[in-house]
Amino acid sequence: MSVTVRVPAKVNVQLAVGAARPDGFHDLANVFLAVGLYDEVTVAPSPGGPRVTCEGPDADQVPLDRTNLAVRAAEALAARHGISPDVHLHITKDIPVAGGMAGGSADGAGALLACDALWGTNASRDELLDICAELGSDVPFSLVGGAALGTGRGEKLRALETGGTFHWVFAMAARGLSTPAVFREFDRLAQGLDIPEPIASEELLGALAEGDPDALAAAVSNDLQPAALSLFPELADTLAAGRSAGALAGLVSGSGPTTAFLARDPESALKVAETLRSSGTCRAVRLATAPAPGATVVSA
Ligand SMILES: C[C@@](CO)(OP(=O)(O)O)[C@H](O)COP(=O)(O)OP(=O)(O)OC[C@H]1O[C@@H](n2ccc(N)nc2=O)[C@H](O)[C@@H]1O
Ligand SMILES: Nc1ncnc2c1ncn2[C@@H]1O[C@H](COP(=O)(O)OP(=O)(O)O)[C@@H](O)[C@H]1O
Repeated sequence: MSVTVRVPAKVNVQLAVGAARPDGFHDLANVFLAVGLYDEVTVAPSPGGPRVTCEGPDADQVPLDRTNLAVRAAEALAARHGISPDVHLHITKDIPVAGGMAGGSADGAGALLACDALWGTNASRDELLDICAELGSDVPFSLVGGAALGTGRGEKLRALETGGTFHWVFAMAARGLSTPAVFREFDRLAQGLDIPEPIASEELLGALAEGDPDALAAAVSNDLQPAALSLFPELADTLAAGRSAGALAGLVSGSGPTTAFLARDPESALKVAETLRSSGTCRAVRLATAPAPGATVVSA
C-alpha cells in the first residue's frame, strides 16, 4: 500500500515585509500564487522509519536526515496521534531547491497529507493547517494552493479569488539563497529607515480577481528583492534579459534566487523563455501556469 500526493510551487506576487519582530520573524502581507511546477511525495509503510529518499535534478541538495520537512511532517502527525512514524517517504523533486519557490514546504505539506491517508488518522483540515504552521511559515499555503493572502509570518491564510490563467516563466539560478540570510540582509538594508506596516495592495488583489495580467504586472512587488539582489547581484542581468524579451513584469520569487516573469499569453511566455535560455544568465528555464491546486492525493 502506498499513497502519492502532488504539491505545487509558489510565486509571491506581493511580498510586503514589516520590521523584525522580537521572535526574529517579520510580519508579512504575502500574496501567494500556486504555480504548476510540482513535487510528488509517495509514502509506504517501512518498519523502523521514518526514512526519506529523493530523486530529481536537484536531489543531491536535499537533506535526507530528520531536518527534511517531509520527515518532520510525518513525525509531527504521528506524535499527535500516538503512533510510530514507520514510513518511507520518497520525494520526486521538480521544484528548485533553495529557490524561493517553497519546495521544502511543498514536501512537508505533501508528506502530511499522504501520511494522514496512509495511517487513516483522518486529521481535520484545521489540524493539518496547525501542523503545517508549526513546520514553517510557507507550509500552510502549500497545502491549500490557489491564491491566498498570508499575514502574521505568512501562515495565517485568507483564500483569494482569481479569474483566468496567468502565464509565468521561471529562471533558475546557478546557486541557492538562504531564506534567513535574505531576511537578515533586509534588516541590514532597513537600518535607520521607517518600515511601514505590511498591507496587501487592493490593485493587486483586484488584478488577480479579474485575471488581468497587465494590471497584475503593474502591481507586483517584493520587498525582499533588494536584499536578494544585494547578495546575488547577477540576478539583475536575468531580470533585464526577461524584461527585454517582452515580459510584462520580472521579479525575484520570494527570497530568491529564482526570477519570475509574467507573460501576457502562452506565445509571449515561449519568447521570454527562449530569450532567457540563450541569455546565459540562468541555469534552467521553466514555463508554468497559475493558479494551481494545492496538495492533492493522486494515487492511493
Ligand atoms: C520568504 C518566503 C516568502 O513566501 O518564502 P521563500 O522565499 O523562503 O520560499 C517565506 O516567508 C519563508 O517561509 P519559510 O521558508 O517557510 O520560512 P520559515 O521556515 O518559517 O523561517 C525561516 C527563517 O526565515 C525568516 N523569516 C521567515 C518568515 C517570516 N515571516 N519572517 C522571517 O524573518 C526567519 O529568519 C526564519 O528563521
Ligand atoms: N524536502 C526538502 N526539499 C528541499 N529542501 C529542504 C527539504 N527539507 C528541508 N530542506 C532544507 O530547506 C532549505 C530551503 O529549501 P527550499 O524549501 O527548497 O527553498 P525556499 O525556502 O527558498 O523556498 C534547503 O536548502 C534545505 O536545506
